[in-house]
Amino acid sequence: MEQESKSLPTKDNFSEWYNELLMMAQIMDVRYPIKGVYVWYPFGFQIRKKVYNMLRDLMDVDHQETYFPMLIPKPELLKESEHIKGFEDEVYWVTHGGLTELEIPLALRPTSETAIYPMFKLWIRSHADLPLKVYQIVNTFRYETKHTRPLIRLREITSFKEAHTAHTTWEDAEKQVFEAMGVYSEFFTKLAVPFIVNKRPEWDKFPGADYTMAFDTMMPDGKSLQIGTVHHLGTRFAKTYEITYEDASGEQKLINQTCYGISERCIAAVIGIHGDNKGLVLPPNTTPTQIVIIPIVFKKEEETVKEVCRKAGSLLNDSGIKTVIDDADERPGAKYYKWEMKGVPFRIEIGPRDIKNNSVMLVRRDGKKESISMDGLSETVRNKLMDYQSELLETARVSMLSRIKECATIDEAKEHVESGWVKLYWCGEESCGHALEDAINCKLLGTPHGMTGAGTCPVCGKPTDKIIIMARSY
Ligand SMILES: Nc1ncnc2c1ncn2[C@@H]1O[C@H](COS(=O)(=O)NC(=O)[C@@H](N)CS)[C@@H](O)[C@H]1O
Ligand SMILES: [Zn+2]
Repeated sequence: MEQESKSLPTKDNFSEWYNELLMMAQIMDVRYPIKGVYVWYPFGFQIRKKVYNMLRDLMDVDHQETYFPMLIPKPELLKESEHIKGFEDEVYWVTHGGLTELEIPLALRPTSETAIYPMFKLWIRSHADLPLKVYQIVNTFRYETKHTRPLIRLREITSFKEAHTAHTTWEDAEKQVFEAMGVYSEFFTKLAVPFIVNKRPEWDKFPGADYTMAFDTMMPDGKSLQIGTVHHLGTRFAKTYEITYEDASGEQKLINQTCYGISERCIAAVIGIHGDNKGLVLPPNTTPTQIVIIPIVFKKEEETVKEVCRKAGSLLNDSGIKTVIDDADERPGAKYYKWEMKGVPFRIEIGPRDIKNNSVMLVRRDGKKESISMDGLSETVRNKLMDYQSELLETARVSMLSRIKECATIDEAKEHVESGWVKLYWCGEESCGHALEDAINCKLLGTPHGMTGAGTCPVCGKPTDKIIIMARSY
């Protein structure tokens, strides 16, 4: 798949840079003829596979993977009034089977509560069946009316990991909420993506939930991206779908539930946060190619150099370091450009001088260059990869935190929200919350988990310990 050789815009024009990079690095092809629906290039799909294998490994510790139908009968979807209020203008409908009009229109799942919970009713009988923890990684459909964007806001969400759990008590479900937050923290840390967990305000929680904990990260343009959410559903869906279990004393009790979701936005975060003006910068955990070996050949010693490159390549691959050798008949500079665009963490240059010194030249994606010995090559390279992985996370975390500013007045907040996140105090009154959103023209992301302070609400002046984060958001 040849790309016309366009040049990548600089990253300070984030939106242009992001869109162009997805095409030039062959992540997602945006030319599919339906708005908000995109095609994974094979290279992008390899990254998705690495990322979602990490997510599966984390979920498989104590969840069972499963699969529920994409089609949901209209009466089931409409059952939960709160839930449907949140989704009715986003649902795609199937109305025909061939030429036959369907008696009951079928929804394409926007998320799967209304497909799964009628089955939970059949599966759950007694407390011995609880806790039940299932998840699926599927496509879901939402007729998004806001600006669609590949990996960020799709109408077909191609990589929707949704977990759904059932518990005996509200407290047990709350314990699951915190466990899910732990799994998400571990996952985003493996992606070198920093985040703040914000408890969403009442008016912005998941439709039908008791409360929503959201994982927000900061994109380079200062906007927040919600990269994951954990919802405590209480007994609302259990009441609607009459899902009860027989407790130890033989009484019928409503189950308590949670659900939590992650989509391909996690990949948008990796690309957006770490990329630079040369292209992708992929953390070692997320890339199909961790090392590319480039032979520096001069006519007379071509064979020797290629032999040493092959040896180094198999050494690294045998020790689990994903390595390719680029021995195409092309000048090294063109190769550097190509692999930097693909975000490969390190390249190894091997030429006659390196062979004489029994060393190789290790060049990190950010340009850091050092000659390392061939002896113990795998060990050295593995450590360099791990150092790089943690440096990428640390740099991104420091950058994000440095752009969150505590503001004392609305004017100060209005000024700062153009380039970062605003930290303010809030009395907790919905009217004050909306007044702040209107005055600063951004979203109230919520109260950061575990953070309190002492201040006054800028709208009503009431003293409060409730801190909030506000930001322009995707
Ligand atoms: N249109 C979209 N495109 C890409 N990702 C999306 C889109 N809509 C939501 N997401 C992502 O999917 C996550 C889960 O979606 S959600 O509505 O918050 N929660 C649920 O659907 C619950 N059933 C948990 S699985 C969100 O946190 C967000 O990161
Ligand atoms: Zn107030």
